[in-house]
Amino acid sequence: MNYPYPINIDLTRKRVAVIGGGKVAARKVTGLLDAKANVFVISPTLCDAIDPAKITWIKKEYATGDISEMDIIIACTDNRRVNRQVAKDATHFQLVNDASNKKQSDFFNVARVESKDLLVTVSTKGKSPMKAKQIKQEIRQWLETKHWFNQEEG
Ligand SMILES: C[C@@]1(CC(=O)O)C2=NC(=C\c3[nH]c(c(CCC(=O)O)c3CC(=O)O)Cc3[nH]c(c(CC(=O)O)c3CCC(=O)O)/C=C3\N/C(=C\2)[C@@H](CCC(=O)O)[C@]3(C)CC(=O)O)/[C@H]1CCC(=O)O
Ligand SMILES: NC(=O)c1ccc[n+]([C@@H]2O[C@H](COP(=O)([O-])OP(=O)(O)OC[C@H]3O[C@@H](n4cnc5c(N)ncnc54)[C@H](O)[C@@H]3O)[C@@H](O)[C@H]2O)c1
Repeated sequence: MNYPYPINIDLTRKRVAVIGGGKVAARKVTGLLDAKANVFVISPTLCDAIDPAKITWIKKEYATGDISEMDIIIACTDNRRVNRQVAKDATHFQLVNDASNKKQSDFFNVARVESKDLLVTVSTKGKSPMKAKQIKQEIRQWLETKHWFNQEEG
C-alpha cells in the first residue's frame, strides 16, 4: 500500500464478516469485538479463542453471495484461493482485508496501544507486522514511563 489514509472507524452500527475461524480470525475478532462491531464469522470450524456467544457463526464454507450484506470483510482462511474469491466478490463500496495477500487488501489492520483517552496505532505499511508489534510494545513502555498510559485503563 503506497498511499495509506489512516482513520478511526466507528463500527458499532456496521456488519463485519470474518471468513475463516482460525488463529488469525481470532485475533481480528477480538479487536472487532473491542470496537463493538456486529461480527459474523463464516467458517466450518471455530477455534477455542472465538466465543460463539459473542458473534454470529455462519457454519459453512464460504460461497459467493455470503458477504453481500456486509460493510467490512476480512478474509483469513488458510486457503489463498478462497481469500482471493472473497476479495473478488466484494463490491466497490465494501472494504476488504485479505490477511494472506497485501495486494488484495483495501485496508490493513494496525497494532495499537490504547487506554481511556489515548489511541496510538502503528503500521509498517504492510512491510513487517512483527516489527509493528515490537514497536507497539516499546511505545507502551515509553508511555508508561511518562505516566501517559495506565495499564488498568487499557
Ligand atoms: C499489526 C497486526 C494487526 C492485526 O492483525 O490485528 C498485523 N499483523 C499482526 C501480527 C502478525 N502477522 C503475521 C505474524 C506472523 C509472523 C511470523 O511468524 O513471522 C504476526 C505475529 C503474530 O501472529 O503474533 C504474519 C503476516 N501478516 C500479514 C501477512 C500476509 C502478507 O504479508 O501479505 C503475514 C504472513 C502470512 C503468511 O505467511 O502466509 C499481513 C498483515 N498483517 C498486518 C497486521 C497488516 C500489516 C500491518 C503493518 O502495516 O505493519 C497486514 C498487511 C494485513 C492485515 O492483517 O491487516 C498484528 C500484530 C498485532 C499486535 O500484536 O499488536
Ligand atoms: N494478516 C495476518 O496478520 C496473518 C498472520 C499470520 C497468517 N496469516 C494468513 O492467514 C491464514 C490463516 O491462518 P490461521 O493461522 O488462522 O489458519 P488456521 O488453520 O488456524 O485457520 C484457518 C480457518 O479457515 C477456515 N476455512 C478453511 N477453508 C474455508 C472456507 N472455504 N470457507 C470458510 N472458512 C474456511 C478453517 O475452517 C479454519 O477455521 C494463513 O494461511 C496466512 O496466509 C495472516
